[in-house]
Amino acid sequence: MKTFDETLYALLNDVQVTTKTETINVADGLYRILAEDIVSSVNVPPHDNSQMDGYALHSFDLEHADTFPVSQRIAAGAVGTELENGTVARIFTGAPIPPGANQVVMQEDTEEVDGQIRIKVKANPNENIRKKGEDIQVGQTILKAGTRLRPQELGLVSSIGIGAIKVYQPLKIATFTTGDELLEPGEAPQEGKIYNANRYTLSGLIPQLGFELIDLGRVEDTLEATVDAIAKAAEQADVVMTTGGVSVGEEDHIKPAIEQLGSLYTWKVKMKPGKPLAYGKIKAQKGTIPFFGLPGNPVSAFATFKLFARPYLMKMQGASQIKTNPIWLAADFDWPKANFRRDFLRARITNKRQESVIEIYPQQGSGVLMSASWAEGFVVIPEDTTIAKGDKVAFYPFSTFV
Ligand SMILES: Nc1nc2c(c(=O)[nH]1)N[C@H]1C(S)=C(S)[C@@H](COP(=O)(O)OP(=O)(O)OC[C@H]3O[C@@H](n4cnc5c(N)ncnc54)[C@H](O)[C@@H]3O)O[C@H]1N2
Ligand code: MOO
Repeated sequence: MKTFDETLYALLNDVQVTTKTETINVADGLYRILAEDIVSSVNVPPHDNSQMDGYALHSFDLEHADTFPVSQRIAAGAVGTELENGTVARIFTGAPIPPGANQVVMQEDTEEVDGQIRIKVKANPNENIRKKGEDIQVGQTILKAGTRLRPQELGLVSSIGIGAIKVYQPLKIATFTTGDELLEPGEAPQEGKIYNANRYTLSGLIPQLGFELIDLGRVEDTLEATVDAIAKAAEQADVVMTTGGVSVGEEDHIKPAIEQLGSLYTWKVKMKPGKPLAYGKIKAQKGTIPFFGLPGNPVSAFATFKLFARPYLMKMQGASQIKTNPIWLAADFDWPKANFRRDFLRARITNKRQESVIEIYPQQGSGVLMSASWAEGFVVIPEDTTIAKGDKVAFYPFSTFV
């Protein structure tokens, strides 16, 4: 059996990063991966500007007087003129500081006296002034190729005036579910059958990462139909993914089909859930296409997607940041039985007496999908380890796998 780390390492080493790019509007860029560095040709802000609504003046004048006439008015978007000695400029938040002023007094610290402005509370030089280039400077690389664009990155790119960006084309991922026991939701229940859950979990997991889902449903359970369907899927997709049929039973056509179309490796990974995992390469006209065979148990399929397929696909999509960091918190549970497989327990954070602790779902079976729905992440119990209440454990929020 391979360890979790060996398996992930082997998979990530085998990734071929996509080269297909496209240029899109920034507004369409959410969760896409940048295919170019973004370098600024402007300063942000472009000029020293006021942080407050108030009055711009020079601190020198405050040494001689505290009441001044208003010599000009500068709104945001306008440009002032050189400030006359012994006067103030009415100024608004975001408006450029006029030459000759070196501070802004906010209007709450002033009062009007006979048409002039009295400064009640003195500001210091540079106070209430946002400096030119304080955020971004000309020539600065603000984002590197490989960055996944979150809302704040869309704003950041726009803040330097860039309207179109080069990103990687979303990977197309074709999926099947296998198993004669499966009914689709909406169908009448039947003796011996269960409803297909994995198809719908994948229909969320794949688009959630920004990939294009090609849902091929279920394939007739013969070798010919399976070979045919996978071969066709490989021509239209960048990756083919299935769930089920990767353990040792004979009722399965996925393995011989992939072997016929390319090569297949099946691994037993020292982890729970998700021991069996299949990975392979399918020969297509355009080249070889990766294949993932996730285990059929619904929690195992969910976990192996998050823990193996996600980093693989994100790397393939061009993302540079694929590692997730845990939060270390005290366990609010005991885990008295050591397992030689690494456990990924479904868990969530709860607050006890102003301290955050980790609780786990009481049933941790690979078929208990309620555990994944109840949970907010995985807590990782290393191989051959027991946990007592109060021990620090590593918690990986599901949200960090997005
Ligand atoms: N002799 C052995 N048997 C099993 C082993 C083993 O090492 N030796 N490993 C077990 C482990 S661990 C897992 S996980 C499963 C994985 O099995 P498969 O990937 O072959 O999956 P199936 O047998 O097709 O299904 C397992 C289980 O999940 C249900 N299932 C399948 N697809 C779906 C779906 N789309 N939606 C909902 N539920 C699904 C299926 O009915 C089975 O109950 O193998 C163990 N066995
Ligand atoms: O991988 Mo299996 O998930 O241990 O049931």
